[in-house]
Amino acid sequence: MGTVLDDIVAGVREDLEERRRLLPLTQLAQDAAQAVPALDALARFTAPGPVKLIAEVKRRSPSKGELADIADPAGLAADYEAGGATAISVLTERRRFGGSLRDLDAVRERVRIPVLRKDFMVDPYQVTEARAHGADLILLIVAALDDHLLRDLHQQATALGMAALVEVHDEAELERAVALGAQLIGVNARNLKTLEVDPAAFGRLAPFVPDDRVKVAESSIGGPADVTAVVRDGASAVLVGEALVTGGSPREAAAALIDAGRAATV
Ligand SMILES: O=C(O)c1ccccc1NCC(=O)[C@H](O)[C@H](O)COP(=O)(O)O
Repeated sequence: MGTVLDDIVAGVREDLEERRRLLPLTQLAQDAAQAVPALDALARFTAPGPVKLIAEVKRRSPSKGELADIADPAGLAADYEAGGATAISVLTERRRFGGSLRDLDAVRERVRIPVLRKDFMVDPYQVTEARAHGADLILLIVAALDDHLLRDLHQQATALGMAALVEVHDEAELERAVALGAQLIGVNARNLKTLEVDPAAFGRLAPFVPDDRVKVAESSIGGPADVTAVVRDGASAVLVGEALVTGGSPREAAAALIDAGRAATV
């Protein structure tokens, strides 16, 4: 039996083949060439200042089921931006997360900050697709990719002007991300193969992330106290979904997380 990640990737590949049939790569590449130029996401993440927040548009998830009925993803993203987010993460995976490229389009149109296409990227077509839909960043999950594909997708993203958030969960994956030269390294507290959460993962791995890379703590950040903890462990950015979509005001919740990061750095 496959892992949760294997299952998700299998569904992603099926959906991808359908889109590829409808829109061949040659046409998609033209769309990508005509898309709004990518914002320099890396510059925003390396700029001085308090912890950078990547705020996620997340409807549901394999671990938690339904999280939020998000009728207006662009409005949610605008609230995050007003609350001080540095970037918006838009889940585009359909089957398990209820996301879509329509969400990405809507968010891209509305906000002025970088937008991350958050999906399970396993094929160059998806990277071109991300750029065609205005993404400035893509997610590359080391656990889902062999070294060859990881390098190819990373190079492709860079060639298209995008940055890549390279996600790891353990020491071996971190070594691969560092060897790749990834500038944005995300430590996901959630094991995507088992869905178990290890809140100590960031603190354990962060010392092995070179200091010239951006260290991003991902998943299971439930509120300001968790931001304080990861910032003290060296995080310069956090990626947060559930706590923002299930809290009260997304704008205030985003601002509170950033305030906690600010307080933890002084
Ligand atoms: O969220 C899940 O259950 C999940 C399961 C399998 C693969 C990926 C999954 N989530 C993707 C993410 O990385 C999170 O959405 C992101 O880090 C935000 O996490 P959270 O703040 O805990 O919602």
